[in-house]
Amino acid sequence: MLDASSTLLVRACRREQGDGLPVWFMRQAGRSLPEYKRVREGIAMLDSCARPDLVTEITLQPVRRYGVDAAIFYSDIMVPLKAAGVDLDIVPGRGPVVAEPVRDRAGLDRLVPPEPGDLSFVTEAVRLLVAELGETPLIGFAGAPFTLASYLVEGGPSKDYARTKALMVGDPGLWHDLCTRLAGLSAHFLRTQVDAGASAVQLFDSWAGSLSAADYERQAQPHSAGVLAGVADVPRIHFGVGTGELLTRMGAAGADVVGVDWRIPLAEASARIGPAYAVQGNLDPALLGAPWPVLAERVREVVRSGAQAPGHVFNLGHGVPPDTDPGVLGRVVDLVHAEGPALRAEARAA
Ligand SMILES: Cc1c2[nH]c(c1CCC(=O)O)Cc1[nH]c(c(CCC(=O)O)c1C)Cc1[nH]c(c(CCC(=O)O)c1C)Cc1[nH]c(c(C)c1CCC(=O)O)C2
Repeated sequence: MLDASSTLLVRACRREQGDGLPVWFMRQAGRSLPEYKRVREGIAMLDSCARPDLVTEITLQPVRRYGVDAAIFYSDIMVPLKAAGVDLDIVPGRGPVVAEPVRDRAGLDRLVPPEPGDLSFVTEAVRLLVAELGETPLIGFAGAPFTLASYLVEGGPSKDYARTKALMVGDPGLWHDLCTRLAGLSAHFLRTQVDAGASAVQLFDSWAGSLSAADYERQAQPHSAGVLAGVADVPRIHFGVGTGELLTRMGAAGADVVGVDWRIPLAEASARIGPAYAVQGNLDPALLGAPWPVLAERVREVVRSGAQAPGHVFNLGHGVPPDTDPGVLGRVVDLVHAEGPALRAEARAA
């Protein structure tokens, strides 16, 4: 059985890593890998998530290929909503699409509360995975209530979240009840993964950066805090895109590690949130197509900046783009492993 506390990932999350630097990538499993496309051929995304054999294989693919320091469970933030009875599909190239958007009390009542056993396929997949992973820790994850609500209310991906925000400010009672229900589903999803052997968790509030700090604090943070409180026994990473003005509040929601996108240097992010938190990030994914010497220098910059924080998990600032050359990600991992410790030591001494 893996002693998670001794892994580089968990030590970095706990701000006890020294000069070692763990690296993994959000969306490391998926369409950038030919072996993923082969396994997924003819199988719908959400169907693949319900098959423990496929989940295990797909989660392991990037670990085998890149030698990353963590696996992330292959699933989706929408999986617990499907288990709660929401009619939804994940449309390739588009994202989650909900057949009947939730915009009133009747819509909320269609969401069935979680029940023991309704995520048994998750338990089975995590158990299989942890056995196969050996020394590599597994990160479990869930979507935060605001981000989940945005898909339910809009009915799909959105640019401005106008309907979501209108409901949030126009019917705070319904918003509160909806987010409470979603928090329960996400907490159950996370708890299921941790109970089956996940060593850490990441809460994705991908679209929280669309909110003002005041609205985030009133209408989103308390619900995310409820989710994170349910898994306080493992390190908790809390991530969103465009959250520069929210980083302190995302930490205070109950995170150990605050995920940072590419818009703010990690040293600056760490200065904002203070010494009680590690940071994760934050290479701009769009730079993965740049010539290698230029990209390598950007990787080194991220490592040096992260060394100013009390803990650093190397990652991208958001997910791996589907057209990424896997060979490039492999070179990034090798560079972080080969040069990371010396770069960190140098940066910390300066
Ligand atoms: C917002 C969000 C979703 N899902 C997720 C988020 C939060 C992360 C983020 O901010 O990007 C989380 C997620 N989705 C997936 C994972 C698996 C683990 C990993 O990161 O490797 C994780 C952690 C698999 C997936 N989730 C999805 C895929 C692609 C499915 C396919 O192969 O067609 C994968 C591998 C589909 C999905 N699911 C969702 C979107 C926006 C999409 C992309 C749609 C598209 O562009 O085709 C909702």
